[in-house]
Amino acid sequence: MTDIHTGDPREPVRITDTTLRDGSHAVRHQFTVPQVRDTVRALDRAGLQVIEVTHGDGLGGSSFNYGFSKVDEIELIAAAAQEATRARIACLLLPGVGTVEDMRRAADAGASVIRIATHCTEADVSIQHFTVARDLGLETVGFLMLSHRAGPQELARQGRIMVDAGCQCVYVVDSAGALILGEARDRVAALVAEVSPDAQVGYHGHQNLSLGVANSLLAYEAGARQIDGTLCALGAGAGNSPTEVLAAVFERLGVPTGLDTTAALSAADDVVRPFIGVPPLIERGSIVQGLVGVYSSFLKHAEQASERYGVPTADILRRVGEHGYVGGQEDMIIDVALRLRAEHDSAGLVGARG
Ligand SMILES: CC[C@H](O)CC(=O)C(=O)O
Ligand SMILES: [Mn+2]
Repeated sequence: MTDIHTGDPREPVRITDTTLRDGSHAVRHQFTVPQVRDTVRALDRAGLQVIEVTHGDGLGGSSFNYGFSKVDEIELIAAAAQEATRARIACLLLPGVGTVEDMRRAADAGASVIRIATHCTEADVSIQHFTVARDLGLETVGFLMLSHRAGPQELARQGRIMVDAGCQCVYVVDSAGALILGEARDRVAALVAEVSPDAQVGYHGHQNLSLGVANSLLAYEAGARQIDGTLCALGAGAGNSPTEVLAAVFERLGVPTGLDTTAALSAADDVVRPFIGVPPLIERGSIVQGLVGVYSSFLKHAEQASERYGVPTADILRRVGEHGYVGGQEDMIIDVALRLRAEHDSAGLVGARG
């Protein structure tokens, strides 16, 4: 395929679909085996090479803190591996949430790609996991989460730690959907400069400020060769860059993805949309997440706390942003909601007295 403007050949990009992992946040980890089978079949037909299937918070995420899965993720991974004829199954692992033993069980169930995620300044906690993954013969990807919280040079330094440990592609992960155009491009470019040709660079976007696709295109232009999407944007916060839109846009630009856009549209509209009900929305709560840089997966937790303690979701998220909480600190959302409740109550009392 060639550049639509210059006629020059374009380098291919690999789209990884994470509907069945990031999308798990949006359905509160309630995926069923038939939903997984149908989605994998449709993605496989559309030409996706990698399909991620795991609890939203990665292997071992099913818990009181993150939310219990309806079906054990190993069962879902095995079902996905049975359905895929060409696509490979990936799993996410956050060291500390999942263990190397979870990684082994996922590999035994049929996963062949492992994506190891750390906070963007803590790549060193992934070293052991990359070593084991390579020993198991898995393809390896590193996720630098909340990438807006580190500048391009720091991200590049962290990426180098992952690559030296055995990571084959380091992702800029815009967990909060907070990066705006050049901010995404510059982070990818710095990583490419640091890790290429030892490893590839990837980009994982969220739609909180409606920029997931635009940032993904800039990431490609800056050298990213792996890009994430989800069908119908199903994912945390306002959701992810929609896989079907990435397919259409890259097709239009003449960038080879190996995807059949018509089949990707069918996977989204005929398979996933009917079972998800209301898709993730770009609305007050998720926009505030992008604005103040809060982890997208905190949205459902904040909504739950809002309902329970009677304080607005967006207020909770703003306060969480001020505190700079990171993944794993979901319990602090409840703390914030309780404090806001107390502040509202005392303001009400003062008002009544005054
Ligand atoms: C909790 C893991 C997280 O959802 C990983 C991810 O997709 C992100 O940080 O955006
Ligand atoms: Mn995500």
